[in-house]
Amino acid sequence: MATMSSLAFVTDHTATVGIALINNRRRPQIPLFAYYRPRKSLLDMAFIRNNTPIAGGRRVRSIKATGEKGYGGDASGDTDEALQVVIEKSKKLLAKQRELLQQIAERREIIASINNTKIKSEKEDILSEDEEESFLELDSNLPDDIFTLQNPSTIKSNEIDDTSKSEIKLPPKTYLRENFKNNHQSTNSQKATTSELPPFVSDISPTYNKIENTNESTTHHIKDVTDAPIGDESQSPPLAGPNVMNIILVAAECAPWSKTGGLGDVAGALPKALAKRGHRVMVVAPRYGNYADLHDTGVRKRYSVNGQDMEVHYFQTYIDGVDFVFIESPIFRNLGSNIYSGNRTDILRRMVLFCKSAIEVPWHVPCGGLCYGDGNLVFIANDWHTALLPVYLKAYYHEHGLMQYARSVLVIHNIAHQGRGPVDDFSYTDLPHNYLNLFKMYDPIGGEHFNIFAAGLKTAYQIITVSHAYTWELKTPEGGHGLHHIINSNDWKLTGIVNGIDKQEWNPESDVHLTSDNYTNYSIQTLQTHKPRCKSALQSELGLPVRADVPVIAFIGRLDNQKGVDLIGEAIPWMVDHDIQIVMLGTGRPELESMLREMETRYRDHVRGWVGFSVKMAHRITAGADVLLMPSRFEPCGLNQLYAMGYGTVPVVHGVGGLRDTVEPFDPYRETGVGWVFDRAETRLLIDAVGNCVLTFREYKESWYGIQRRGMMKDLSWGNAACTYEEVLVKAKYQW
Ligand SMILES: Nc1ncnc2c1ncn2[C@@H]1O[C@H](COP(=O)(O)OP(=O)(O)O[C@H]2O[C@H](CO)[C@@H](O)[C@H](O)[C@H]2O)[C@@H](O)[C@H]1O
Repeated sequence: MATMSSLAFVTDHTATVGIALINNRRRPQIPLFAYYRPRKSLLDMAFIRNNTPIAGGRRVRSIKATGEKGYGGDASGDTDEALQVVIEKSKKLLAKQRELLQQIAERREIIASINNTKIKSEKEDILSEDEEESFLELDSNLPDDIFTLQNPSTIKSNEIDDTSKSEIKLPPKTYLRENFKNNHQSTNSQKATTSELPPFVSDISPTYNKIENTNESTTHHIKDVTDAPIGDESQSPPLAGPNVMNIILVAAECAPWSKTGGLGDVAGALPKALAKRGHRVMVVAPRYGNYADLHDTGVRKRYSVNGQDMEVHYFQTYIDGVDFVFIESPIFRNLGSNIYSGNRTDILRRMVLFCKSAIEVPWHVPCGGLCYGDGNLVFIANDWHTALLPVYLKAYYHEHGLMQYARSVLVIHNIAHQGRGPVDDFSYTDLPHNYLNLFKMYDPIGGEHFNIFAAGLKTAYQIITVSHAYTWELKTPEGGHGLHHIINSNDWKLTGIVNGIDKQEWNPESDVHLTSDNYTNYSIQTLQTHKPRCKSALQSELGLPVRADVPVIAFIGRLDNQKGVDLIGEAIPWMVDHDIQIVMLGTGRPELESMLREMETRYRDHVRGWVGFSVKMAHRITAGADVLLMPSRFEPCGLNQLYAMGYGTVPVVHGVGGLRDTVEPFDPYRETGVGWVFDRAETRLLIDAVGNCVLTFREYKESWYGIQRRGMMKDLSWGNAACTYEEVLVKAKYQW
């Protein structure tokens, strides 16, 4: 009976199985954990007790052979196997426990190291010992499951609105703990300086660290937060482990709300991958239109831009574990897809207002009922549009004792656009005059000028670029577009991370744009039957002859010198002669738009040039085409080749930047590779590559399917990239 009951216990509580087994044989009365010895595995213990050789499954039989009464003396072979399974499980659990203990120890070390930083001397800026204790107490007193308490703002705030003590669901413990700590630090940080607050900082209003009116949507959002992976201790620990932080990605565009190119895609997708790792993540973007399902946080702030007082409103929503905060102002309104329209100073004023109002979001805008605070915070700024953010963080805040723990990282998606202007433009930034030198640049063509990207690169704690090859290219005079000196001298803080793709949005199995008009979803299993259906649907939608034998080559992208569209224009007559269909979708420079129209008119049976921006058509072309052509002169990363590979569409690319990193050339001898790569952005080389590609498509079907399948099997998701982003953010966090 003793054996039976122990086995039943073991089945239900596998973590203690080893101890149960031993107890059963020797000391059934002793508490289970009395025999637990850290660092000795369960099987080691069995070995010690029985002095039998350890040899996997045979060990169990050896123990039985000793004739000891116990768990397996009279058991069948099945029982042995079941025991093995249970033993394996218990080993895993013990390992997990060890890992958790280590994480706890690391967290304690982090707390200790924070307390020992230079801020320690400014005691009021950090948690006092008593407060630290109460913070830990709070943690240990929190119930394990999702639970109800008073509004979280009551935990530590003197600014509580008594009317807000409604019963609401609280986020999990870690979530509260981080916020408690962050907000607390920030409050003190402000306390220290509020009396002499610099005029450029918006008023530290009561919205900070306080739930606004706890209206319905806020309460609802808190409920959502409890579902998020962030610090959900009832599930497995966060992938980021002790590195969990508050991350705010700030970008001028964010898909699906606003997008003119790859930046929008990255701003919409990377944050979700970071949130999956356990971070608390927010995206801040301008509100260009009337986006559905946003809730007005009620927070309003005023910022001065070049002497003009401007009010902004903050809107918010929470999707896939990410807080999206949109900043509304009349100067952003109704820009729609034309978000970079207007003259140089119009855009500059917009970006100044955007950066100023984005930087204070963690103070003022409650998400899930709580502001992020500036304690454990890293901003990710993107391209020149938000390159002012690192500068403002330093000049307006750090240098005035504010946001001491907040860090900034700047991502270069495309260095060709830098926010250049005459030196007088500096006055728009409202920065102290001693900051002018950060912005001043000289080049042989433009002479002395003002350059926002330059200042951001110098000021950010870390810099990220979107591929490894681009990291190298940026250091050359051609690739750096005049900023190569700055890149070279800041090499120590530069990291290349290849973008991923949003598999929710770009997945042929679930793509919502492939569910009508004879398109169909497909997977690697149905590639050969269903992708051809997408091809014929595309040909028929565009009015091209529906022919399976003719290769369809596509181009999607901004019509810009960068993308090498002119090279395609030069190659089109050759492609038409070789019975190839060409489909191009893009918008941009007027002369290139005209080229698209002209080619279509001239080659009605072979060419379609769609001038415009259509997400639906981009998806359909990616699914229906056989080949995607990207003859970019430079390409920091490139997303379309990644989407193409995921859809079994074969990329033919110029080997630069991210195209070089991501498209391994096809090797017909070893049957490896995922596409064709040519060495220089020249029409002749483009034609060679397309020629070889089309020959394989027509004559070597098995090789062709191999190329498609290898592309589809590549891990293109954001998971790995998010992990590397995290490493860079951690570096920034511990940088002074
Ligand atoms: N007319 C149209 N209609 C519909 N969709 C269209 C379109 N034109 C472009 N797109 C879409 O916009 C995105 C463009 O992605 P790219 O990576 O080519 O971007 P871009 O050069 O703008 O970005 C910069 O940033 C990204 C992100 O880091 C880098 O990958 C890239 O190398 C760098 O130049 C794709 O999603 C594409 O489908």
